[in-house]
Amino acid sequence: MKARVYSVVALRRVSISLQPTLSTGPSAFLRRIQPSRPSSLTTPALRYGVRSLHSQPARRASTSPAEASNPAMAFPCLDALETRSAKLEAKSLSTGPEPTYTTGATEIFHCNDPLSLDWGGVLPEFEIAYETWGRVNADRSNVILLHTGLSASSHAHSTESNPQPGWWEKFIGPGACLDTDKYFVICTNVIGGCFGSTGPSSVDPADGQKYATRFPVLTMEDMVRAQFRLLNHLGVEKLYASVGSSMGGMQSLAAGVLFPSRVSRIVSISGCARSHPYSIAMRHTQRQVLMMDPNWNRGFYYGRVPPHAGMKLAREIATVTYRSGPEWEQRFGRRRADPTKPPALCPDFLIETYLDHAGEKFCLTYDPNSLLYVSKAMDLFDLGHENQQAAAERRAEREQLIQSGSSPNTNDPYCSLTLPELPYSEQPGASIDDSSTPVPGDSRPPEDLIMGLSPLRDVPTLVMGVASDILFPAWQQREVANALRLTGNRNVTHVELSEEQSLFGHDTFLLDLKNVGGNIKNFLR
Ligand SMILES: CC(=O)SCCNC(=O)CCNC(=O)[C@H](O)C(C)(C)COP(=O)(O)OP(=O)(O)OC[C@H]1O[C@@H](n2cnc3c(N)ncnc32)[C@H](O)[C@@H]1OP(=O)(O)O
Repeated sequence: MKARVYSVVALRRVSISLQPTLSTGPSAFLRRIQPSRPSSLTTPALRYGVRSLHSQPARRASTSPAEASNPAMAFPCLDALETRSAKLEAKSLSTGPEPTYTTGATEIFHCNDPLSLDWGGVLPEFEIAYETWGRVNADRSNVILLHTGLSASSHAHSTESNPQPGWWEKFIGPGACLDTDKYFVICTNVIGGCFGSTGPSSVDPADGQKYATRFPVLTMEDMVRAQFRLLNHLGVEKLYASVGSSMGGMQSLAAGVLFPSRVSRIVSISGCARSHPYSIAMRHTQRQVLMMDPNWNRGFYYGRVPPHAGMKLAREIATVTYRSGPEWEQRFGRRRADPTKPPALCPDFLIETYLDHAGEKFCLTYDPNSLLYVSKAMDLFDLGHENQQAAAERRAEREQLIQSGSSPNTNDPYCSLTLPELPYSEQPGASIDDSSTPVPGDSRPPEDLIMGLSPLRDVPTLVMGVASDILFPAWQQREVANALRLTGNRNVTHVELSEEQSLFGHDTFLLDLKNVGGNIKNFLR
């Protein structure tokens, strides 16, 4: 792996300033743009708790007749958040603050048939944004459905109408691993997303208002069912392959389980067949910091300042899970952005400014509610038989209700889960015994999972994992491969990239053309 070194000079864009900002900082800025308002009550910047907590000591330092023992600290990272809030607030007075979430022109499929969802919700109609590359052949047998990760759009590769490079630019094209001389590649934005497909920022046709958190809980399977409606519309009966990485790797497997006769091959990279507690924990913390941003406003922030601070923090946490410690050891080590300055509580080490930058880049480019819904759908993912059975029963019950003419009451808040009154107590057998507990993925997968994956017994499958991935650890792909083999599937290819091959962790699928791309190409031919 090529180690990269980022110099302090390259960090100028992060604009770290250790100078006190009392006179020219955002508080002055806020005063300038809103002279007549009692700003501590009305601006979201000031409603966000950090403002008052951190600005207080600085003000005291400048007004108190007695000298403080030490000077007040500056907090340029908080100043930056406040400045952004103020700018968004000012903009809201004219055009509305919410950014437009788009990565450019796409095709749109509008489906008028309602989509019933696994957890009882319904989309009376929906749209899917999609893009395509290559040419479909006469019998439509060369179609590859490419599934995205959590926050990606359908723009996997540049198109004539959108020449911007896509998120898998080098993996798609003539002669590339998804070879557009041979295959017709379709990529969609998932439902629940915000790049053209129906999601929480879309309008509910029932009342003309944005769904916000009236959007129903989604599953991976719901997203895949919506994609297959698109395939029906395009006249594609059977896919040459279903391909995806990360969340896309989950969807790729789900497509095969839901529609085994319509999928000829599966590629699942850095995915899994069921989310494990560590990954749920990491997504939970992201959702929590986002929901704790008062601008989130229980999801009803459209037309107001979006929860950009929560989004930034959520992305920083996510980035911690997307890469690897060893990569950062090589890339940043213990270096600080500016070692000539004293340490700061705002981003200071290069790893901190890196995370800060990742959060900055993302926080206004993706709809916060989409993040919550899609991330929750990842947590709920479980291709085990029991879970599939339970979903099927819920769907059948709902269907029966609809058939009988009694409409399910959609006005009851159905996400009313509260913590049980009795505190949690450890379950018998849940304690860890180091000497006898087998490494997950190396032991026999649970029977429930083998049974759940049994629809894939005749579908050739490539399962790829990366040893440095902490979010979808390599044992999860071993588990998928083992479970598939135990269903009787004799055509399972399992590849695990070692730490020598990639230290990029979960993001390897975006970066490693040689190993990831090479293995996909070999498998698909
Ligand atoms: C869970 C799922 O389903 S999918 C999850 C998939 N992963 C993601 O969504 C994360 C997406 N990752 C990215 O977007 C990455 O940018 C990639 C993979 C496209 C490219 O990765 P890399 O080439 O290694 O670049 P990376 O983003 O790590 O670093 C480069 C950027 O960080 C900046 N940077 C690097 N080091 C530092 C530092 N110490 N301080 C501040 N900024 C820094 C660079 O200036 C550059 O900025 P730019 O992107 O604005 O030009």
